[in-house]
Amino acid sequence: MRFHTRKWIKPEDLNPNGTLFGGKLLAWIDEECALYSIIQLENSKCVTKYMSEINFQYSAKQGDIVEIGIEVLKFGTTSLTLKCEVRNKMTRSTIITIDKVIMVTLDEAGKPTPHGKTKVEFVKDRLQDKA
Ligand SMILES: CC(=O)SCCNC(=O)CCNC(=O)[C@H](O)C(C)(C)COP(=O)(O)OP(=O)(O)OC[C@H]1O[C@@H](n2cnc3c(N)ncnc32)[C@H](O)[C@@H]1OP(=O)(O)O
Repeated sequence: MRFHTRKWIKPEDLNPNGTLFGGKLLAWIDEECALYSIIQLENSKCVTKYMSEINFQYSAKQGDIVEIGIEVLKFGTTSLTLKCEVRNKMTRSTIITIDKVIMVTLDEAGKPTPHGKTKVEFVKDRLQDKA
């Protein structure tokens, strides 16, 4: 799994219990999965179709640095199946895992459309291929 984005837990991210608000974390994960899919599938219309069981394992507190990791499980025809983990950057404690996130590429009419991708690509390689 590759860990991409880092987040710094600020006062506005906390719940009344003084720890990281779960809804905030889910919003970060959803955005991360969407961005990852848009870049991988080269389609700006990627939506979240499905998220499997969400397991909050550990909390985070103000001042903690967390990082969001994504792994591709499967390239489908119109979908991309991802696995996600968020962990504490310094202690490596797992905060949350989501075993399956299904993202779907849409056409202009908002219908699922084949993305034509079969493997993970890196933007730097695409740019080299074009040069
Ligand atoms: C980033 C964001 O926050 S986006 C905002 C939140 N998301 C949304 O608003 C999406 C709302 N949902 C929709 O618009 C529709 O459900 C759509 C367009 C995404 C999908 O429409 P559907 O008619 O269900 O599509 P369809 O049945 O063709 O499935 C599309 C793909 O998703 C997969 N899929 C659909 N449901 C599931 C599921 N429950 N579990 C696993 N895969 C699924 C299908 O297998 C298919 O993949 P494939 O083409 O790779 O084989």
